[in-house]
Amino acid sequence: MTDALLRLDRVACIRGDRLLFEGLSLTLARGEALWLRGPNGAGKSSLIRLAAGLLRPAAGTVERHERTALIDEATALDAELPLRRALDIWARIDGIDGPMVARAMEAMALAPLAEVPVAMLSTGQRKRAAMARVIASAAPIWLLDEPANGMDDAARARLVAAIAAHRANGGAVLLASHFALGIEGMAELDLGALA
Ligand SMILES: Nc1ncnc2c1ncn2[C@@H]1O[C@H](COP(=O)(O)OP(=O)(O)OP(=O)(O)O)[C@@H](O)[C@H]1O
Repeated sequence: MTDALLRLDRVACIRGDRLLFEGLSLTLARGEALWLRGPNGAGKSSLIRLAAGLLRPAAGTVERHERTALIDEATALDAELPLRRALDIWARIDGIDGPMVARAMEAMALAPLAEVPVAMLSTGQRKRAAMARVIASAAPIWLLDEPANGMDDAARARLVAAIAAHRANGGAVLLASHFALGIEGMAELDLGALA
């Protein structure tokens, strides 16, 4: 019996014809967070995509024991729709009720932007919206690729609080970031050191 939500075992990743890393193993259990760090091109985004099942490992295995929610450079919200409706659509797809969406919007201070079309949101507001979608999804495994990019200090603080609450509820977080973000009790994996 294992409480691992996500497990990568001796994974290798090749992009184009370049081997980014090999023999990489990691486990994320309930309540845990792992910070993926490393220079540009080290493979942080690639590892997040492997964990999400969007990339296939060249060797090794990836096991997900729960649902995942992903934030990456694409917002994945319908640009034409007002923010609240765009989030509601994803909530329906995820089988989530309306109050969860309202709470997620509250967590990222998005209520005043509910009627603004996604396309008109600023960079930081769009990141907050993407984060609200992750929160509303109620997925136990959060895969966050540079979630704080473009966020101001207040939004970053909300992001950090959301991650803490998620972990306290038994969720796990895999975070690719150039910054530590001040998250307590987070393990680190330096992909630059594997190159
Ligand atoms: N679709 C692709 N096809 C081929 N090579 C790719 C592809 N996507 C990324 N790469 C290459 O894989 C390597 C790792 O990219 P990745 O985006 O995972 O790095 P990263 O650590 O997230 O970088 P950054 O800090 O710049 O976000 C880079 O050399 C990149 O050019």
